[in-house]
Amino acid sequence: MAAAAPIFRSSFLSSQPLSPTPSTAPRPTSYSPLSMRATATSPDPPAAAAAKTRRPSNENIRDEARRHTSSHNFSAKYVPFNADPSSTESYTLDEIVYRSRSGGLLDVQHDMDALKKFDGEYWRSLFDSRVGKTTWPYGSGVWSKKEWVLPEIDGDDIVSAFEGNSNLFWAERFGKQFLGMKDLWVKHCGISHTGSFKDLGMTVLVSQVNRLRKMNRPVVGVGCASTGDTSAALSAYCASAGIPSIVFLPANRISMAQLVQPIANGAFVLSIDTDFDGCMQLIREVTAELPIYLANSLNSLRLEGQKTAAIEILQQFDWQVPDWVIVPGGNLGNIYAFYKGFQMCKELGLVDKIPRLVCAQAANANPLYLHYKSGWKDFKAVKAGTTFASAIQIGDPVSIDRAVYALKKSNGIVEEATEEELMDSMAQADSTGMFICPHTGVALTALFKLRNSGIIGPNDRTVVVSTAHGLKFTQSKVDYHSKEIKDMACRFANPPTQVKADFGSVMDVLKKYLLSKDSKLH
Ligand SMILES: Cc1ncc(COP(=O)(O)O)c(C=O)c1O
Ligand SMILES: N[C@@H](CCOP(=O)(O)O)C(=O)O
Repeated sequence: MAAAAPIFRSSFLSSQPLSPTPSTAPRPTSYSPLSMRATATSPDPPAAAAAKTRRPSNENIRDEARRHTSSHNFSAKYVPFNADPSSTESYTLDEIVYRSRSGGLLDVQHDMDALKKFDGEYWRSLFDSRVGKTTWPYGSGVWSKKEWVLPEIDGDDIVSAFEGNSNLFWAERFGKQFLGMKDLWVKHCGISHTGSFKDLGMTVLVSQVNRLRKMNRPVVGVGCASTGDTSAALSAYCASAGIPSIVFLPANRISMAQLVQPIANGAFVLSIDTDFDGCMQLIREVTAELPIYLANSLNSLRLEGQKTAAIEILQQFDWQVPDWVIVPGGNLGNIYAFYKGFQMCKELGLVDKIPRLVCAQAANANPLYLHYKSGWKDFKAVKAGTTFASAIQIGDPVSIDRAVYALKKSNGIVEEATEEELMDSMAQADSTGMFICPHTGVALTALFKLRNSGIIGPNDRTVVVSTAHGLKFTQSKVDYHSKEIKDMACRFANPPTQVKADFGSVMDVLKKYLLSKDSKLH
């Protein structure tokens, strides 16, 4: 049992790093989740007065946070991913290491015993108390879970745009009209600082780089290979901290909106005549030779930030667990990040189960799907073909082992979407008021398929993760609505009507339109 009352003395204190009372301490008799919330929002009179006092005008929010830091015993380190329990191999997070001694992936392992000294109610209440504030750094959806992300980093080193806390949208009309579902939700991770979920991981990675540079570690710049979103996030966070960023982009394979982001943010942009997998191979070779820190999700730090989207979903449902979460997959870090976030919440007692995960791939770039269909037999990379879901045009995903692990542990499923299916799904979603990216169209296609086969039931609470903002992919929507895509019917296209500039012509087309919409006018 945790003693939570001291944390809620004032609204400011409720957001502070913990010097927590261990769970063996007696709990006040009046303790209950509701009374805790009441305490947090309606502090006693002196505390309420303190909460209203504005920080001195010569102080910024970092200075203010510095005055309030306190110590705790939480820590994290790198270990080989899915290592044998007898393994003793580990690295501090201040080491520059991306692979285990055997060449395998790494994972950030938290001191779960230290975190378990506090019960689920304690963590739920702490995280809830931080939402919607501007307290540094907890105003970020990522850093509001700092103890579970990078517990040891100093608030001064954090580079944040107050990312996260994205909308969990009730897709009422889409669910009802197209799927017969009433509990369908879209987690809009793309409505974010640089327009994709990558911000969640990049704030963590760039903050750690900031710390390493202050420690005089050999990091001259930060680099990534990208299909457009990682590079946008990397360049924005680096620009914010004044750190050089270098991005390797596959020439002519990313959208104009994505390309202009690192250019505008001052990154060193290399447009390379290869695909993403080729760029990934090159950046791995280059970061092994030069003092450039690797920012792709091969670097397990990124996933610590991305996992907070899963925690946020639970939080937004008031800690009730959805039945399904559907995530589009490319390099396959994110599906594992979701699993890890859900699993930590279960292990630390915030919830009692995890949702079933679905990973959705474009049929033109589907190595995970093929692996799943083969019964997880030998994995084979593929040559990824062109897809409108260009950010997941990846044939040799670096996190394949992480994804397989996450799917096996969550009784997960892998689905795929053809180009026509993903574009139709995107158009249908947009027709109900969303404006999603093609990757989210891939995830929605998976949902259509699993609903049609009855695997997902009409009353199942289902979350589709939307990974990027639709505004980054307007050309695909223009092509679709102009019906300019070869061999695609574009069934839900809504092209503009050309009309002469005279009253009669405008009236004619409007009457025809209104009649088609309302049978009472016939
Ligand atoms: C918009 C978008 N959606 C989905 C993904 C897939 O994420 P992951 O590579 O973690 O599987 C990516 C990047 O790969 C992306 O940029
Ligand atoms: N979609 C990604 C591909 C690289 O993924 P990462 O998570 O390993 O950085 C991108 O936008 O570049």
